[in-house]
Amino acid sequence: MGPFRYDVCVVGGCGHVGLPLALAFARAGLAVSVHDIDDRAVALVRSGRMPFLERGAEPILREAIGRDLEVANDPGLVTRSRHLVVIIGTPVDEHLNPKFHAMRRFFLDLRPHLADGQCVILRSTVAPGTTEKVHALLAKTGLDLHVAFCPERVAEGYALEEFATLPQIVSGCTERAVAMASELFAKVAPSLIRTSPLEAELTKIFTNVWRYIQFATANQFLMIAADRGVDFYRVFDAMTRDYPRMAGLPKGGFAAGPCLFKDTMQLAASSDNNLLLGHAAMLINEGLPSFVARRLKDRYPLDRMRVGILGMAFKAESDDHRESLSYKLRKVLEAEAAEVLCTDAYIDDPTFRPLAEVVGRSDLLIVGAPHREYRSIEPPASTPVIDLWNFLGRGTGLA
Ligand SMILES: NC(=O)c1ccc[n+]([C@@H]2O[C@H](COP(=O)([O-])OP(=O)(O)OC[C@H]3O[C@@H](n4cnc5c(N)ncnc54)[C@H](O)[C@@H]3O)[C@@H](O)[C@H]2O)c1
Ligand SMILES: CC(=O)N[C@H]1[C@@H](OP(=O)(O)OP(=O)(O)OC[C@H]2O[C@@H](n3ccc(=O)[nH]c3=O)[C@H](O)[C@@H]2O)O[C@H](CO)[C@@H](O)[C@@H]1O
Repeated sequence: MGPFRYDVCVVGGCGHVGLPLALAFARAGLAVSVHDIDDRAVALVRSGRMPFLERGAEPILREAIGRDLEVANDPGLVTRSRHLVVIIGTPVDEHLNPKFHAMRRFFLDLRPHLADGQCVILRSTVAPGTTEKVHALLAKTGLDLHVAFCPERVAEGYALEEFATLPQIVSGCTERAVAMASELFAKVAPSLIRTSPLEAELTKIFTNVWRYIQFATANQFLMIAADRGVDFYRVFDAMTRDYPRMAGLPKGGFAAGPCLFKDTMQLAASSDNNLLLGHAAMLINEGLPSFVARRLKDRYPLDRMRVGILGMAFKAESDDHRESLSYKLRKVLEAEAAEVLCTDAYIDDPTFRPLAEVVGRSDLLIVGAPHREYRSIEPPASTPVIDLWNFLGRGTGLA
C-alpha cells in the first residue's frame, strides 16, 4: 500500500452508483474511503443507512462502516488513497450539452488534494474525449498521476448483484494507468475488457443510446397504432410470438431516468449534433406524456375527471424519481383534468396518496411506473386503465 492509508477513495461515493461500488470494494476486503460533498447523505451513510434503495446494500454497509469503510465530506481522504474513483454526476446543461467545465472545475478544486503515484479513474458516463482532456489537465499539475476510464454499467438498484456478473471495461491513458485500474477492478469484477479510453467512452455511451433508441422505436409504433385505433400489444404479440427474429423488440413505456436521455444528448452534442436517431428518440420518448394526455382528452371529458397516476419513479421497483416522465405526465394532466392523484410504492412524498385511495377515487388510472405492487389492483370495471407497458396484460387502453 506504500504511502497510502486506503486502497481506494470513491469520490461522489454517497451517490446511486458510487456507494454500491464502495461497498463492493469493502466487501472484497479493500480499505475504502468515500468523499462526498452531500452532508446529509454522508450523515445517513455513516449511521449505517442507505440514502436510496439498493438491494442487499444495507447489511454490507452496517458491517463495513468505520471498519473497512471511512465516509466523510473530506477531500483529505483523497490524498490518503492510492486509487481515486470519480463518480460524480455528469449532467447536460440547459442547452443539452455535456458540462465539461464542471469536470474541469472539479479537478482544479481537487488539485491540492492529489498525490504522486495515484491512479485517477473516471467512472461517470462522459462525452467521448473527456478522459484524454482530464489526462492533459492533470499533466499540468506536475504530479505523477495515472488517468483511467472504467465505466459503470450496472442497473441502479441491482448493482451488488451485477458487479459479480458483468465484465468491467478498463482503459487508461498510460500502460501504468491500465495496470493500476486493472488491479483494482480485478477485485470486484469477474473479468476485464481492455480498450483505449475513447473506445471505452464510446462503448458506454453507445450502449445507453442504443437502449434509448430501442424504447423509442417501440413507443413510436405504439403511438402510430393508437392513432389508428389499434392496440399495440396485439400487434406486438403477432410480431414476436414464435418469431425469433423479433425477439429484440422491447415493449413501450416511459423511458427516461438519469442516464438514457442525458447520455443520448451528450453523444449528440459531442458529435456536432449529428445524431439524428438520438434526437428523434428524444422527441418520441419525451413526447409520450403529451401524446397520452392528448389521446385521453380526445376520448374522455378530462376536465370533469379525476385521474390517478400509479408509480412516479423513473422505472419499476425503484425509488428514484430523477427525470421521471410520470412527473411530466402529472404536469400536463394538471392543466387538463379536474384533479390528478399520484401514488408510488417506493417514494415518500407528502403530496402522494395511498394506493387504495388513488385506485378507489380515480375516474381513470394511468400506470406511470410498472411497480410489481400494482399487478393486483382491482379498479372498478368502469375505470379505464392506461398501461403503456401492457403490464396488466389488458393492452395500452389508448386504442
Ligand atoms: N444512476 C445510474 O444508474 C448510473 C449508472 C451508470 C453510470 N452512471 C453515471 O454515474 C454518474 C453519477 O450517477 P449517480 O446516479 O450516482 O448520481 P448521484 O447524484 O446519485 O451521485 C453523485 C454523487 O456525487 C456527489 N458529488 C457531486 N460533486 C461532488 C464533488 N465535487 N466532490 C465529491 N462528491 C461530489 C454528490 O453529492 C452525489 O452524492 C452519472 O452522471 C452517470 O453518468 C449512473
Ligand atoms: C438495463 C440497462 O442496460 N440499464 C442501463 C441504464 O439503467 P437505468 O437505471 O436507466 O434503467 P433502465 O435502462 O432499465 O431503464 C431506463 C428507462 O427505460 C424504461 N424501460 C426499461 C425497460 C423496458 O423494458 N422498458 C422501458 O421503457 C424504464 O422505465 C426507464 O424509464 O442506464 C444506466 C446508466 O448509464 C446503465 O448503467 C444501465 O446498464
